[in-house]
Amino acid sequence: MTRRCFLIVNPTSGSYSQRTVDQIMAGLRERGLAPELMPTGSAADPALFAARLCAQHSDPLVIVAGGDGTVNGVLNGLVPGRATLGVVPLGTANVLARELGISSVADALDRLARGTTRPISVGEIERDGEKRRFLLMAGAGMDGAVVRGVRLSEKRVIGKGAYLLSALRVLLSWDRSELRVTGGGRSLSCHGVIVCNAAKYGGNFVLAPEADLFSPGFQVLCIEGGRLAYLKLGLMLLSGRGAPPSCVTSFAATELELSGDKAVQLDGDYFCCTPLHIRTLPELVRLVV
Ligand SMILES: Nc1ncnc2c1ncn2[C@@H]1O[C@H](COP(=O)(O)OP(=O)(O)OP(=O)(O)O)[C@@H](O)[C@H]1O
Repeated sequence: MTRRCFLIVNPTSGSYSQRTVDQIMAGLRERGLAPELMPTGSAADPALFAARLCAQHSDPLVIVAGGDGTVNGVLNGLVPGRATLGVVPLGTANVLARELGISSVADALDRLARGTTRPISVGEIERDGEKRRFLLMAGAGMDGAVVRGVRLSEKRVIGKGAYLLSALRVLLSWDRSELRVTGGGRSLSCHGVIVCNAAKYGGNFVLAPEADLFSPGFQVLCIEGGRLAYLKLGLMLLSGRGAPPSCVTSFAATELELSGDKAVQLDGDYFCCTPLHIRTLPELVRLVV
């Protein structure tokens, strides 16, 4: 029997093309699935579509053809325990796909056809009563500021290079303020923090080898110091060498309080500024792996 599924497509994702979407639809059909195409028309649609699917169907298979930002949107619309999530990488960085080891669109389709799933734990931010989930990471400090400063016009033309340009602007107008991170039995002051729910970051770079999508809790990286600290962290990522520099304090936590006034990015999209509260939500939905 063919299984019905829903393909939420972001036409503004980094590697979107109508031809690829046609191939994905055909590939799903060839593999015995019956896809329904749902192109988004705005940044609010991924969450709205996911919520609607959970309300109308029992355990819908919701497939995202897009990047990590669209997956994040869908994740925020899903009703806990009431859907299965799948991903076909069509974004710019595609960190989730890299985390799962998905090597191509065809590989993603084969996995969807196999249908092996595992429950994933996600993070949830709360600020002023507003809640938002994240799947991969929440960053407050330099990376939040860089993501906030990315100009869409630059991203359309140079893709990932837009992050580099934004990073240069952030480095030139450096914010020296600190934030306090409290959780996991610690309380420390630092310039920035990256709360990792997955090991990879910014592409195929391993930032938090102990973080695991499939178990509750985070690996928390607190960055102490100024621009040099981030340079060292960047070099560690680029060189692929595991040990974090001494300016980074790493620990495990399931709940955190962040103070200060720092830009926050969730799964690569700007969300808000600190202060805020973060907690883990164990086994929120099942993910096709
Ligand atoms: N139709 C749309 N118009 C404008 N923005 C959209 C639309 N659909 C989704 N979005 C938003 O676009 C943002 C970026 O999309 P997405 O993550 O898919 O691509 P990307 O940024 O190229 O990839 P990655 O996040 O992997 O680097 C997300 O925040 C998503 O919610």
